Parts: sequence; structure tokens; C-alpha cells
Amino acid sequence: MTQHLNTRVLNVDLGTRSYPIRIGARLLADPASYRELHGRPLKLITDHNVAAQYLAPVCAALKLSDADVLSLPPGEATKSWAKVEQVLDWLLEHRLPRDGVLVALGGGVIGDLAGFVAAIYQRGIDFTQIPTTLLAQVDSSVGGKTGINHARGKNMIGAFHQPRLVISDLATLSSLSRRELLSGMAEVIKYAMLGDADFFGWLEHNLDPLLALDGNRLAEVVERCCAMKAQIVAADERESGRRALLNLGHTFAHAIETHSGYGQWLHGEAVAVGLCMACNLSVRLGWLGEDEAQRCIALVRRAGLPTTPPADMTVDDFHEHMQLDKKVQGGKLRLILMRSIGEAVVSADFTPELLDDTLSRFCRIEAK
Ligand SMILES: NC(=O)c1ccc[n+]([C@@H]2O[C@H](COP(=O)([O-])OP(=O)(O)OC[C@H]3O[C@@H](n4cnc5c(N)ncnc54)[C@H](O)[C@@H]3O)[C@@H](O)[C@H]2O)c1
Ligand SMILES: O=C(O)C(=O)C[C@@H](O)[C@H](O)[C@H](O)COP(=O)(O)O
Ligand SMILES: [Zn+2]
Repeated sequence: MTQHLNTRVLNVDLGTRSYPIRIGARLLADPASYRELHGRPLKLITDHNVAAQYLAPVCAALKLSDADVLSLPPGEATKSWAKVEQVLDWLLEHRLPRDGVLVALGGGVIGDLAGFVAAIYQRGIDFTQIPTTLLAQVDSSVGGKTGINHARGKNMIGAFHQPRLVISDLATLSSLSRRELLSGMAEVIKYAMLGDADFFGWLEHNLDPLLALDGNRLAEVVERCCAMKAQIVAADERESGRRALLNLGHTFAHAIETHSGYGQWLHGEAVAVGLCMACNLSVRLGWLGEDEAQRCIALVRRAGLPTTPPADMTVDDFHEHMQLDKKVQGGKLRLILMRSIGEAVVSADFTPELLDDTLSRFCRIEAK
């Protein structure tokens, strides 16, 4: 990875629960990154892949011993009740007190799991995010949505629980697999589509160096996305209004992830398809220009992300999973749709027929 900008600090403004997001290179090994945690009892969870690369410097910086660390298997299956129980048992066995802090070192899976455990352990303790994937740095480490999956639906069990501190070390992105990097890019494209037309144009121009891990551009992406998310979360922490815009593409995406049993499709890959489907429906409604939809789909494709759902998925499969979407209100599905590039809206103003037209257009086999 090439040159980085200096450390930048953003703030998520939530009154007494406000917290900093530190973004920079080589923060992870620097004890000063964690000054808010000094003197607090700490326990850390991570996954085996991340542990192999980054656990030693974090333990040195935080003065943690082996007994303070629990490493779990990598992958979406770790966002489960079984792992919640395992982490709770481990915290109790090691007697983490209520003034202790649970540290999450890893991607969105570890962050979502740790946040949920922290929300319920002894009725709620502090937690800290050290995100190591692009997806986690631009999205999951910020905003306090925590939770696990259920066989019937993605993130169906969880809590809003904000971290106390987020440390995003950009240097960790250099060891990410290409597939995981691209998965994070889907959420980046989402931000631009839902709320920032200039950023969308910037991404069109800078995609190639970004995917080649240009440090300055990656730093800019993480900063811009976190700034946008911090602002939205500060205004609507519990998604009673505009926070739902961050769900652009996600109703379709979660249906794909649930259908495929979690893990076969990465979250960002499913989001990429969901973005294309949201564009398609928005065009059918006459809200989004066909040319703008094509620009969005072209960017998703150029980023090496999928644009169609799994070949075995039917219109009925989508309906079944979408009924359980958390944005259903008064029995009516609400979707995030596009008015233009940079302007998304939460809407139930589509007919079942139009939605079916979009689903049929994307499903390659007939309904069962
Ligand atoms: N809470 C939220 O607001 C929010 C937002 C977006 C996504 N999510 C959730 O986040 C999860 C996906 O997160 P993810 O994409 O980070 O996946 P992940 O946590 O599974 O990490 C991806 C893979 O990369 C490995 N890895 C992590 N960091 C690495 C590094 N620096 N170098 C090499 N390998 C590394 C991991 O071991 C794992 O195998 C999904 O469950 C999704 O629902 C939550
Ligand atoms: O932070 C949010 O709000 C989001 O919607 C961000 C999404 O990228 C993320 O995937 C989130 O976990 C989805 O939340 P859900 O409430 O639809 O499960
Ligand atoms: Zn997401």
C-alpha cells in the first residue's frame, strides 16, 4: 500500500455517548491510540485469520495476556447464538467486571458479535471497535447496530449499542483478500448512491487506484463514509427516519444472504446485487433516469462485484425473505429507492406488480 494521510479523528455526536473514530496508518500497535481504555479491565475477541496477523501488536499495545483473548472461527457462521453463549461464558469465567471493556478486533462479524455481547453482558458494558476490513472501517464499526443472524433472517437478533471508541488502522487493509476488499467497496458505492453525487463521480474516476490499494485514496474513502454515517447516526440513532437510507439495497441483499444460508455470498456481494435491484425498481417508478441507473450498475460491475442474484433464487424466495424485513411497517414493506444519484428515499409507494417486475427481471428461473 502506498502513502497515507495523517491520522484523522471524526466524532459521532451522541451527547454523553459520543465517541471518536481514529483513522490512520499503524494506529493498531500504538498505545496512544487507546488512551481512553487505559486502566480499564479489558477482554478482546477476534477471529483466527485476524489473530494470525494483528493480535500480537494489539496485545502489546493494550498489555493483554493470552487469558484476555478469545479467538473464534472466521466467517458469517460466527454471528450465532452459540458464539454469543461462548463469549458470555468466557467473560463470566474470567470475571470481566461491569466497568470492563470488550474489544473487537476484526471485521464486521466480530464487531457485530462483540457489540451484541457487550450490550447484554451484565446488562451492558462498554466496547471498542478495531475494524480490520474495508467493510468494517467504512460501515459496521460505526453506529452501534450489533447482532447475530437467525436461520429465518439476517441480523434478526440484536441491539443498538454504541462503541466507546473506533480505531481504524488503514494498514490492515493491505492483507485483505481481493474478494473481501471488493465486498467493502459495495458499501462504499452504496454511500455515494444514497447521499453524495460528488463522491459518486469521485469513485468513478478513482476506482482503479482504489482497488490497487492507493493509501491516500483509501484514507479518503474511509473518512468520507464514516463522516456520512456519523452524521446520519447522530441525527437518527435508532432508525426512526433517515438512518434507514443506509439500508439501500439491503432488503434484496438480506434475502440473498438468508436464502444462501450465510457465508456463500459475502455481505457486500449481496449488497451489490441489491443496489442494482433498487435502481431497477426506481427506474420503473419513473424516479431514477435509465442513464443514472446504468452508471450505478456499471460502477458495481467495474468494481468486480456481482449484479444478479444466485441462479437458483426465485421471485417467491425473495418474497418469503422480504416479508421479515425489519423495515416492514403496518404490514407494508418499505424499500430504499433512488430519486437520483446521491438522493435516496424510504418508500412504500410501489405497487406489488412493479416490485414483481423487478424481481422477475433479476431471477433467472421461474417461480416455484
Ligand atoms: N453493524 C453494522 O452496521 C454493519 C454494517 C455492514 C455490515 N455488517 C455486517 O458485517 C459482516 C461482514 O463484515 P466483513 O465484511 O468485515 O466480514 P468478516 O468479519 O467476515 O471478515 C471478512 C474476512 O476477512 C478476514 N479478515 C478480516 N480482517 C482481515 C485483514 N486485515 N487481513 C486479512 N484478512 C482479514 C476475516 O477473518 C474474514 O475471513 C456481516 O455480517 C454484515 O451483516 C454490519
Ligand atoms: O448502519 C445501518 O443502519 C445500516 O443499515 C448499515 C448496513 O450496511 C448494515 O448491513 C446493517 O447491519 C444492516 O442493518 P439491518 O438493520 O438491516 O439488519
Ligand atoms: Zn450492509
